[in-house]
Amino acid sequence: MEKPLDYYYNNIVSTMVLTKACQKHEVNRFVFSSSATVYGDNKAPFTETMALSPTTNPYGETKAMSERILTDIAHANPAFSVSILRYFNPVGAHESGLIGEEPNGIPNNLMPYITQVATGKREKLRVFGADYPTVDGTGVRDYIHVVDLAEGHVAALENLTEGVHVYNLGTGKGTSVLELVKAFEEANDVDVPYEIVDRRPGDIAACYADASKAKQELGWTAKRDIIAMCRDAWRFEKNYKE
Ligand SMILES: O=c1ccn([C@@H]2O[C@H](COP(=O)(O)OP(=O)(O)O[C@H]3O[C@H](CO)[C@@H](O)[C@H](O)[C@H]3O)[C@@H](O)[C@H]2O)c(=O)[nH]1
Repeated sequence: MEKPLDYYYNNIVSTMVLTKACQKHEVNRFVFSSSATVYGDNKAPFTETMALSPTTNPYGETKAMSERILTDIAHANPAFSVSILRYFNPVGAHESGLIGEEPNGIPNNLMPYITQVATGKREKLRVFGADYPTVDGTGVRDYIHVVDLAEGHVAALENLTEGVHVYNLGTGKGTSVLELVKAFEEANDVDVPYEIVDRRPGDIAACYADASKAKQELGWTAKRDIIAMCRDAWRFEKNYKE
């Protein structure tokens, strides 16, 4: 479902309010949840040093602006340290099956849509485009287990030194929409019917990380594979419904 523009621009307001509060209370260590979407329509794999292309959606623009605000604050105030974490595509749920995502209304993102098709709540998945220059024509993304992502934050905080640091939090592996559907079916022994429809505006063909900087500087890498992501997403979905 389309969200109004001011929904996204609240991201910038939050960044400004939070950084102001941090400065007032002399909190000088900041970890920022950014997004791979700041890379725009660059060619994957995305590295932290590459120039950012214009973003392809308003959400991405607010993340890019927030990164600039934090960088300026750090330059103006040498005591302020910030770790900017560029998330790739977080999916899955906590292994306990107790913490996961339950989007309001029709899910925008692929994994929650797949889980709802698998339960029968939605009839079939609509695959947005099969004519991209990718392995099977469908969009390729770097899916990362949410628990790996959480561990990346702990590593970033523990290793935070002065200045501005930017890290990709991804696995470095690309998975197409149809590959994810197949992995989900195999991991959980369920069917996920789908149909191919037109491309979704604002989507790019392929987005995956060069994840080497986080490994070198933070000692962090994503450990959980695509099967674990599918299994944990499904466990939460079933628990949540029961
Ligand atoms: O019903 C659906 C939903 C998605 N897709 C495709 O699945 C892929 C992944 O889409 P989605 O799960 O919506 O993620 P992205 O559009 O890649 O965006 C996610 O990943 C970005 C980082 O790369 C974040 O900034 C965003 O917040 C987050 O939603 C894309 O190729 C989509 O075209 C479908 O085919 N059908």
